Amino acid sequence: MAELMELMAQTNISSSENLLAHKYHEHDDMEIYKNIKDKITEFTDESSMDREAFNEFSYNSDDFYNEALSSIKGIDKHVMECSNNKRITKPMSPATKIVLVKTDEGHSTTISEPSIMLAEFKKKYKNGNKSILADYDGTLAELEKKPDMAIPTSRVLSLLKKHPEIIICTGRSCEKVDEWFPMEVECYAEHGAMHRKDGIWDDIKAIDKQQEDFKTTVLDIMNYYRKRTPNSSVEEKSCGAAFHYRQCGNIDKIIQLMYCELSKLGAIMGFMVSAGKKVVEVKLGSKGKIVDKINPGVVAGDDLTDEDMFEHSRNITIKVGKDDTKADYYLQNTGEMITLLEELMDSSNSE
Ligand SMILES: O=P(O)(O)OC[C@H]1O[C@H](O[C@H]2O[C@H](CO)[C@@H](O)[C@H](O)[C@H]2O)[C@H](O)[C@@H](O)[C@@H]1O
Repeated sequence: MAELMELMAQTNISSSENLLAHKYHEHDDMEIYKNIKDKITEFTDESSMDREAFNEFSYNSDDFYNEALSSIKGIDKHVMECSNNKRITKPMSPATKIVLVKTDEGHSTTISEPSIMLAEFKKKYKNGNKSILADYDGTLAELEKKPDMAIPTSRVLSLLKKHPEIIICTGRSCEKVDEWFPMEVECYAEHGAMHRKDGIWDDIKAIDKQQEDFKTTVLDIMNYYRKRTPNSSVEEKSCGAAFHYRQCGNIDKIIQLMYCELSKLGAIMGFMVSAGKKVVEVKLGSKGKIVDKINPGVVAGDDLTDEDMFEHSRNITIKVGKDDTKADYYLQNTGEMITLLEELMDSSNSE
């Protein structure tokens, strides 16, 4: 790291203008870039991508993906290593379905998969810790084409306002949380890097100069890809950023490239990279750590970052969606999740 900093210091680039970011500007100094690239390769012990070859191809070219990939040795291996870095202790397996509606027989006999009836589930909740840590996108709100479209419904807002035991734990920015959720709702934002209680934010991961530098670099890289990928977008947060590609068709290879590039930088600069639903995110927070800290009675989520919460939970875990998960239970969609929360709140209030 010291060597890399020294190399950066040898240039005329000011400290706020990171060298790696500079590479993405028009007037690149290829020699400097090569030195930096070699350093990154050395740090990550893995062959780096050939950016010059990469640049020769247009995103509109049919050959682009294959050619660009063939110029990058070991990319698949690296992507696998990136995913293997995740701590895996609980296995990913099918979860038990929570049955919200009565079947004809009044119980689960017509359901072929493992299931638990609502009444039984409510008892389980009543006997434990009442706090609920809920993810937002994909859990309390349907996924939408564009991030700004997923505005909370009045049903969700009224649930949250009435029941302070429900705490939001989202990847959204503090700004978006302030815009969408009333001040009385307790929220963890930016994947647990920021916390708002009684309308006041406390910065769990204090933002310092180095983090500002990493954000500039990350935004440069994401914008590099955005400019070349029609319909993609970049979402800036206080201490992170997200590259969205929901409306881009199949660009998995491009995403792999960007993921690898960001991961290498993350290893040096100290940020995390995660892949979610049609999004690549750079973050400082960890939802798992929030679960360790507050030990909620129920954790609810739908995405990969939520698997981190399920992994850390000692209590009830529920996933929206039927894919293999570390959660114990699952519900089919966000509508079912909201209904379950309403039912749980009603029954605990009627005690
Ligand atoms: O932790 P979450 O509350 O689940 O937030 C995760 C990310 O969600 C948002 O992106 C996702 O939802 C969008 C709106 O439905 C959708 O267009 C996008 O494809 C999804 O990835 C949000 O924009 C990110 O900032 C959150 O980190």
